[in-house]
Amino acid sequence: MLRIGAVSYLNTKPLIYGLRERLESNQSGVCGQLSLNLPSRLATQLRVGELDVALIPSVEYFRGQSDYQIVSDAAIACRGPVWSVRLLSRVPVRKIKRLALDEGSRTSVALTKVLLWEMYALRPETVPLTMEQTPEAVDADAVLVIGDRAMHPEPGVYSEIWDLGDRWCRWSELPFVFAMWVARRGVDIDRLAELLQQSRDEGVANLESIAGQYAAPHGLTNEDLHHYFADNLHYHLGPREQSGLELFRSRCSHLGLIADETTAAGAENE
Ligand SMILES: C=C(O[C@@H]1C=C(C(=O)O)C=C[C@H]1O)C(=O)O
Repeated sequence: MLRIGAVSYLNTKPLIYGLRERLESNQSGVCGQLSLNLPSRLATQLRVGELDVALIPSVEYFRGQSDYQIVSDAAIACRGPVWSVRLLSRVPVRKIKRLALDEGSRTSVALTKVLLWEMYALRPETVPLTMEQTPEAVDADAVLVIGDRAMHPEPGVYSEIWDLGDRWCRWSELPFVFAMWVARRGVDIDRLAELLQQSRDEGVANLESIAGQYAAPHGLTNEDLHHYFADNLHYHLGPREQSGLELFRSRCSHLGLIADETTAAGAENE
């Protein structure tokens, strides 16, 4: 029985379309159990062996690469504005001194550090934004927030709001890859790859019905959620996404974000 973990946010619904049923019915010869969690927690669970396969933040793949294998070309990426990964700043971005970082994130934490360094040579002091805190409640000049809670920032509070997908794509002229399906080495991924690809392909073919199912409970219109799935997010790890991933790796490595920050459970609030 494979233990498989996926991101609990809306962005992942098209990737796991019908996946739980397929795993439980054992139709494809892959027997597994699907659980949902925050990206940072999935990274820790995969690292410590509580999961065999997980949709983990791309920076965590860099950190654990010798123990990991990419399972599928299904991924969470963007080729422009992503909507759900934002830097909310109370001051002009170049003046940020204290930055709060969403504890659900690992990749967007690294992406924020990379962009602030590359664009303004900034290395602000960092503090965590816990899942219980609102971005407005935290004592910081700016807040990185990801996932469903990043979609509707409080109006009138911030002087600058960056969509980090958009900023990366404009800066690099390449797509950005947030998360990938990764397995621990030694896990048999042959038939799993096919299953994940099939779930993604069917999810992408049914975006309207997925949007219809999840929009209202998240305070979104069907149109907005469909737009998010269809236009903001990109679910294929193609050659341009691979190039974006390699550039991100090299910029992270340059800042010491790969070797120095191993994925011990305590790194969650890095
Ligand atoms: C686009 C997103 O991508 C995500 C961001 C991640 C991160 O910052 O570590 C990891 C997985 C994805 O859920 C999002 O959360 O909104």
